[in-house]
Amino acid sequence: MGHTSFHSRADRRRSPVALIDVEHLSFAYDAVPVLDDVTLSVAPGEKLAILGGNGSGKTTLAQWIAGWLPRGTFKASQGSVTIEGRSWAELDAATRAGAAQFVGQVPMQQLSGFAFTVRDEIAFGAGNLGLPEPEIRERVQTATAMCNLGHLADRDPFSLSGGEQQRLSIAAAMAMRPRALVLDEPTGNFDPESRDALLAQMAKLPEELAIVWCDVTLGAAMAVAERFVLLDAGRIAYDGDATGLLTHPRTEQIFGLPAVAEAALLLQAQELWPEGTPISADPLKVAQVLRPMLAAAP
Ligand SMILES: Nc1ncnc2c1ncn2[C@@H]1O[C@H](COP(=O)(O)OP(=O)(O)OP(=O)(O)O)[C@@H](O)[C@H]1O
Repeated sequence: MGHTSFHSRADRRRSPVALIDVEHLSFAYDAVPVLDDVTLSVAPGEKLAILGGNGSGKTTLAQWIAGWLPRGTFKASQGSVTIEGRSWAELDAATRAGAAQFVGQVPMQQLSGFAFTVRDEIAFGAGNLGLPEPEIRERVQTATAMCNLGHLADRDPFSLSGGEQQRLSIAAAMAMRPRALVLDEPTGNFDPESRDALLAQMAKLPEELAIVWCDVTLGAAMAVAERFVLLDAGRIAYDGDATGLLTHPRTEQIFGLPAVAEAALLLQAQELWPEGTPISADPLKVAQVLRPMLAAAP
């Protein structure tokens, strides 16, 4: 799969103080319950994946983590979300922007509409923070390089393809230098080459930046994250390492055995899969899935 891995960082010392704390959060859109008693904390610099099927509540949880919903009209029916112990509602807009940035699935919705070029779009949010010009320029340069947008810097943001706009949204969020970057299916409309390019860039992000990567597929998340949360009908079904995720029965049901087997093979190639651990309780099914995959391997 050609992924870059963060797993080598898994033993990095973590601050005992959480950056973002979600405690017993339950939430409903009108009468439809979406999150059910979710407790989860994100440490500074932690690389966390939130995985689950369509409608499991990933986007909603990601927005709560990034402080989006408390700004709207919706209220939690139970529980709280705090950043360094403070409620999002207590923080002013600039502090919130510096704490966490959310990049959604529809990149065009995130363009400011005020920038004529990609370069200006990346500078827009950072400019709103009132930073000195040289600092803005430096941030724009770094984010542009990181998201491989140099050749598009003079283009009209609205003329970019979907995948390019997604990279632009990520660059604009990074230029805000948040402590947490919350990405909702960031490679959803990427071709494999763009996906691997973004994953390679992700590996170069500052260690202290927390990443929350939400996805409906396993592959990219396996390359980025060191901790995996499985969301199932608004509840946390699993929270732990990659091996535990891939051997969890709901993972196989939600993502399918071929995806689980592929992810396990990836970990095995990195010597991160514990020897003798079966990926599924059903060895016959595993043999059926793995035989053609192994035969196709170079
Ligand atoms: N604004 C809204 N009003 C009413 N219901 C909503 C709203 N947004 C989401 N929902 C519902 O909440 C549930 C969870 O949606 P959410 O977008 O959080 O899931 P998801 O796991 O991100 O899904 P996907 O993988 O399809 O993006 C779904 O049943 C969805 O229909």
